[in-house]
Amino acid sequence: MSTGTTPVRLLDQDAAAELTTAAHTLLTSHDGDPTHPGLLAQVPAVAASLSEPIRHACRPVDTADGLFVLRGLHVDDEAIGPTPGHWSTAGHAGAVYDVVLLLLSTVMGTPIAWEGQQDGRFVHNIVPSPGHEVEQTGASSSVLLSPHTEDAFHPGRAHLLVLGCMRNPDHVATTAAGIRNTKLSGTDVELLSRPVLPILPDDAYEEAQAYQGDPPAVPTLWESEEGLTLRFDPAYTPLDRAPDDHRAAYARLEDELARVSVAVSLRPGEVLVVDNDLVVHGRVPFKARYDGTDRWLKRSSVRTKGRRTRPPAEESEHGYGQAAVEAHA
Ligand SMILES: O=C(O)CCC(=O)C(=O)O
Ligand SMILES: [Fe+2]
Repeated sequence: MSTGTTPVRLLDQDAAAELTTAAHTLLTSHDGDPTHPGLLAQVPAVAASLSEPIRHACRPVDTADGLFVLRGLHVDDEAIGPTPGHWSTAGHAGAVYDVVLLLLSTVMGTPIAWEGQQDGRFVHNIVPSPGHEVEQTGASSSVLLSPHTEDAFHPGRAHLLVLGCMRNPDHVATTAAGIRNTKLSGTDVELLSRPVLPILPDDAYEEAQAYQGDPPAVPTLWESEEGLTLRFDPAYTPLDRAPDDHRAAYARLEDELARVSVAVSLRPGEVLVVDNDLVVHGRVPFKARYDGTDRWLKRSSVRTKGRRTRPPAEESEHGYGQAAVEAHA
């Protein structure tokens, strides 16, 4: 894994102040509640009024890496209070950054939420939680969170994943590997483009895991009009059901993704944006502190219009009974 250069887009002081002021104003008129329906209803208009430098910084990813970091927001470490011990106790903690993320996400596209995840919130809190250390979810810590497409099990998954850093005192890295940086043989691409294996719902979706329908087999790679894309989550893919040649190709893909993987150690105020069709992300293992000073990210998922990066066959998938809710439907 390299810690090479990640494309950085700077928000200057004026842009940062504009965003936080807009977020404060929205919160003040909605009981300080970042999930207030009235606040959500006003987000599109406020996002549409943001200045050109902010809109420019939110333009689509424009390098083969498939990601960028927005830098320039300031996080007041005192004001955000202690890191919550679990997403369900986060309440309004760090609410201003929920709204900043909502605004940025709305400039980029449409934020989505899942009824079955984190109470249907549009901005999730990613914090290490006692008892979840070894899971393959954002709440884990002591294990490597293996590279994955976000919500890979679902045809309605996000096009963009947005991770905003509240604190990260031990410089724990998010990992990111872009499919267009890999080198794979034509035979491997062809093999992995066949729908052979399903991707099952991850441990963040209890309800979906109980779904009774047959899991659909889906392709891992897809040569879209815009270039090669992937849908990949080995931790929830029953690889032992695949023929040997398929398993071997999948292993070579895993090796290539590991080879091109970069480590992005987010600093407070930085926002990592990854294209979920081009890049798989994960996180290195770390030791949780559980003393209120733990690593804390805010996360939003975004759909963008007019993408042709998904196989048309996805449209008939059942999605394990889960539906994404669009913020501004
Ligand atoms: O903790 C991280 O850096 C990434 C966690 C993750 O996979 C996610 O939030 O989707
Ligand atoms: Fe993830």
